[in-house]
Amino acid sequence: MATTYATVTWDQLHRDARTLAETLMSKGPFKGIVAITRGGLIPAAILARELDCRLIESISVVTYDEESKGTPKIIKDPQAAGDGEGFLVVDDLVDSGITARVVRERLPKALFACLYAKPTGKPLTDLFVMEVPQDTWVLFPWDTAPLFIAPLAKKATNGN
Ligand SMILES: O=P(O)(O)OC[C@H]1O[C@H](OP(=O)(O)OP(=O)(O)O)[C@H](O)[C@@H]1O
Ligand SMILES: Nc1nc2[nH]cnc2c(=O)[nH]1
Ligand SMILES: [Mg+2]
Repeated sequence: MATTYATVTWDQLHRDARTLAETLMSKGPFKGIVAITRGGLIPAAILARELDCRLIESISVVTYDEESKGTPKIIKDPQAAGDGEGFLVVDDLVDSGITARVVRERLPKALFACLYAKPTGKPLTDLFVMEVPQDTWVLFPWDTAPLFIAPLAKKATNGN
């Protein structure tokens, strides 16, 4: 497990997705977008809006499962994307690169883009917005919720 956390807010995620969209403008137009569920769904929706792309497919890869002993498995095939030619594949991040490798094998002609990349996974993506250290766990907005924290003065009064 990672030792530090990087919290990404909705605003930051939206900004980063728009930055990615600007780069992608010169790489398209795309026949469609393949979102890697579930983390790629929201980035894919933002990119689809910016790039005016209405054909959205999805692929679902399960990378950890006790019965299959960790062998990655495609549990939903992106049938409409063929071999990926003319398609953009979108995920939220690449970490070990295992998910990206499986998706690339299935869609060898697609362009692969994600928002964040850790060093090990970086070679598996064609484009990313920001690099994150390998030992950092990215907390996406859908992973978190705002919490109450006591004021400093109150903590001091309590001797905490
Ligand atoms: O490079 P990797 O080591 O494969 O890790 C990256 C993948 O892990 C996360 O998905 P996860 O499988 O946790 O599922 P989710 O998208 O449904 O949350 C993330 O959304 C990427 O798809
Ligand atoms: N939320 C989240 N999921 C991951 N899956 C693989 N690496 C990560 C990460 O850093 N954050
Ligand atoms: Mg995922």
